[in-house]
Amino acid sequence: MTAAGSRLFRSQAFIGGRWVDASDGRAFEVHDPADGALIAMVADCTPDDAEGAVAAAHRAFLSWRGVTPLERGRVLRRWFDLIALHAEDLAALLAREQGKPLAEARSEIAYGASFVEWFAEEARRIEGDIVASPSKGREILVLKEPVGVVAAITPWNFPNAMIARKVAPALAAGCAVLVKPAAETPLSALALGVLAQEAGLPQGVLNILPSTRAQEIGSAFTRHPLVRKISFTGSTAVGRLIMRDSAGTIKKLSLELGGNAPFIVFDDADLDAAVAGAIASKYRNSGQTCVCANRFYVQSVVYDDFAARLVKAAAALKVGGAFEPGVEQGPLISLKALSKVEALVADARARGARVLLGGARHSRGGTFYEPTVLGDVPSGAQLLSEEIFGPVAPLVRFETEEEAIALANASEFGLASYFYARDLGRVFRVARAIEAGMVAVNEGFLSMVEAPFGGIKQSGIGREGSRYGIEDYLELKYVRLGGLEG
Ligand SMILES: NC(=O)c1ccc[n+]([C@@H]2O[C@H](COP(=O)([O-])OP(=O)(O)OC[C@H]3O[C@@H](n4cnc5c(N)ncnc54)[C@H](O)[C@@H]3O)[C@@H](O)[C@H]2O)c1
Ligand SMILES: O=C[C@H](O)CS(=O)(=O)O
Repeated sequence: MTAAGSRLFRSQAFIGGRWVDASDGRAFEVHDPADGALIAMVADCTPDDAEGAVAAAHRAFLSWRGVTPLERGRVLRRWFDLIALHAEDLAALLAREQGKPLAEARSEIAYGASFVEWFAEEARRIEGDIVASPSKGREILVLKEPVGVVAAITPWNFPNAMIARKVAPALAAGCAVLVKPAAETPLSALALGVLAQEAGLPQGVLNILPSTRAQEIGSAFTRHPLVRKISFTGSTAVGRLIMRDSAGTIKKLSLELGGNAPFIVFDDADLDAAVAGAIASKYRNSGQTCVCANRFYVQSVVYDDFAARLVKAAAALKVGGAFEPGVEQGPLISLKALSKVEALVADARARGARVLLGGARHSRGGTFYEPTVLGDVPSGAQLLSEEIFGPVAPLVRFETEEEAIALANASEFGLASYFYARDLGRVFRVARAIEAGMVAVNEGFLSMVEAPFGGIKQSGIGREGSRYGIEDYLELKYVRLGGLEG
């Protein structure tokens, strides 16, 4: 099925409950990364469109915040049911525009839907407090109220889930939302808009503005006084710009940024489990996730065994297009992304790293890259301090637990981290010592709606999902009640 063949396919922006062209009539191309085929022309929204969308969202917010949490939850539940009903269609659109294997696209749709389901339930559990007053005849109330108009800016690597992870709690809290998806992958966002409209979301509560003019649209959001919060997911470099530009109007910020996850294999690890976890955390989405293992630290005594097993498992990964049966690794998103991976591998090799597997463009051509394992990567190699965002596993030996922790923490990032060990004392020591927002122990996958997702240091601010995730879309209001004396 072509993208345009889907009932959920839209090429226009979704603003104020209407499907519209960009105000200057321009449109941009969307391509299938597997073969570069043109799959859509999509409205290229302008700053004027953003201004109009903010006005529509603010009008909608003033009534949406008055809808009871019970009813807001029911609208979200209907949205979830429609997403579930159209999961295959959504997965096909996603795989077509982002390139990930269809099986991974299906998993992403389920993951994104889980946030809509979860916050449909959480809407009814937004509770304030009545605090014990220090004086008679007076009460202290703490109310939780929606932040207001939220601008969500999202990346291309999870074009469904990163939107659902923001929009669901925002709507549950009573906010209205503007979404600017990545220009590489707008179709998934627009398809969610189709289903939100069918679920009965009032006009203007959700607005979706595809655009190649990211900086201009971002500025329109960060500078607008009616936009009270920016929820950004993307690179740390752009997150810094968003943070800087939001200062003028003191916006609330949620920043889900870059990662550089350590993956530590101790001498008491279950090596089969460690290899399975390494494959899961390194090669998912061809290494293009923020929580991918980015550097592998392996205790010397098990290094050769682990390296050999990882090479064997990575060599077995089937590389191909999203819709080919059994494919486990797709293309990178662009030639620019491919060139970055090539440069990082070349730098490591120039410094003395050994290629144990892959290390070159895949014979498929295009933006496909071979599943790669590099051995004995020397300190100072760029890919140990930068996010690789490709299917490359750099291995480094270590001797002691203290050394492994120091290596893991020697990064300005602190998003995800992984380690394999079976000694209980070690598990608690290392889990507490690692500087990260998320620590997976004897697991290669940690993303689920029940848990608070997010990072520390330069990996971001705030958490998404879990019972904590809705707090970022709420403000506290303290009400002091006097004159209540009998
Ligand atoms: N922490 C997380 O939850 C998480 C999740 C997914 C991706 N990421 C990170 O995102 C990055 C990959 O995604 P990407 O390449 O789309 O990131 P990116 O920062 O280039 O783009 C992210 C979004 O910001 C927009 N953007 C780009 N420049 C902008 C500007 N000057 N002003 C306003 N908006 C701008 C883009 O159009 C896109 O919609 C990686 O660093 C990855 O780690 C983090
Ligand atoms: O790329 C970042 C995503 O948050 C990864 S996950 O879908 O949450 O695992």
